[in-house]
Amino acid sequence: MTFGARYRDAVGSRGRFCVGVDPHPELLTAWGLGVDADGVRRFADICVEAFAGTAAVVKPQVAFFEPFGADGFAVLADLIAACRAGGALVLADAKRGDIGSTMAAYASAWLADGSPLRADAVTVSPYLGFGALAPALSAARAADGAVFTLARTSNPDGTGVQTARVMGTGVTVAQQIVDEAAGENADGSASVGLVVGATRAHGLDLARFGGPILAPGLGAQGASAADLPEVFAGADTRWVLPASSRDILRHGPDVAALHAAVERTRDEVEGALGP
Ligand SMILES: O=c1ccn([C@@H]2O[C@H](COP(=O)(O)O)[C@@H](O)[C@H]2O)c(=O)[nH]1
Repeated sequence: MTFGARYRDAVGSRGRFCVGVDPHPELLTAWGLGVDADGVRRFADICVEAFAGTAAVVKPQVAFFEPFGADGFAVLADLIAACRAGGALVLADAKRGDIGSTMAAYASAWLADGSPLRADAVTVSPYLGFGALAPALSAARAADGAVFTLARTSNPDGTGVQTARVMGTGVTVAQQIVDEAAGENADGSASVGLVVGATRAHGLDLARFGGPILAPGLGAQGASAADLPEVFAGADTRWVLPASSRDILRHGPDVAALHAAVERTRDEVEGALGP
């Protein structure tokens, strides 16, 4: 089953929403946990209980596991496996980007069967050139997984580089990424996704893009479900996947409250985006 088919099944049964697992030190403390590997493990276990059976997509932010070294990666590996076993798709937010030969190694870490960190998809950065992502794209297709490439990020700092015009073409850097990603999805696999923030008008033409569009920025970064129809006007909203981390996680450590926060936000998103 292609990633596109698996994605459509997941959002068809669970709704369009991606919950982030971002064990910020402040959240660990607020949940009464230590800012250490044991604290992160307990945090991850609570998230698995609350999200694995509910959310279509769970997105662990790898950066918050890395400070704990091998122990942090062991927690991340267990979290990924448990969420996948619970029926959620796991998008590892690792934002990897390098020359092609190194991208192949990143892809095998996050997408190859047998890897301890095997997820369904991984975020990548195209700023060493979209072509440098080719080995990761091939690996994603082979694994029925996906890479989600940054295009127009949710933070204001990205605007300068992402809206710069590509020499000799007149299109923006972000639009060129969208167009190259759309070309990769012409086979119908939807194995290339985009990251387009929900926080502002992005100025992109997404009409021909046939793959998932991760839209971070709900809640803590100021976007709301009500903003989505305008921000994603012109896109096929069946592919839009709004995401939130801190605004959900602030309801922890109570599992029922976390679970309810996901359901509430998912219902708001579904109501706003329509069928
Ligand atoms: O453009 C982007 C790409 C990725 N992110 C990541 O999503 C979450 C957002 O967390 P919130 O707590 O909901 O703000 C975080 O892991 C970011 O690294 C993004 O925000 N914007």
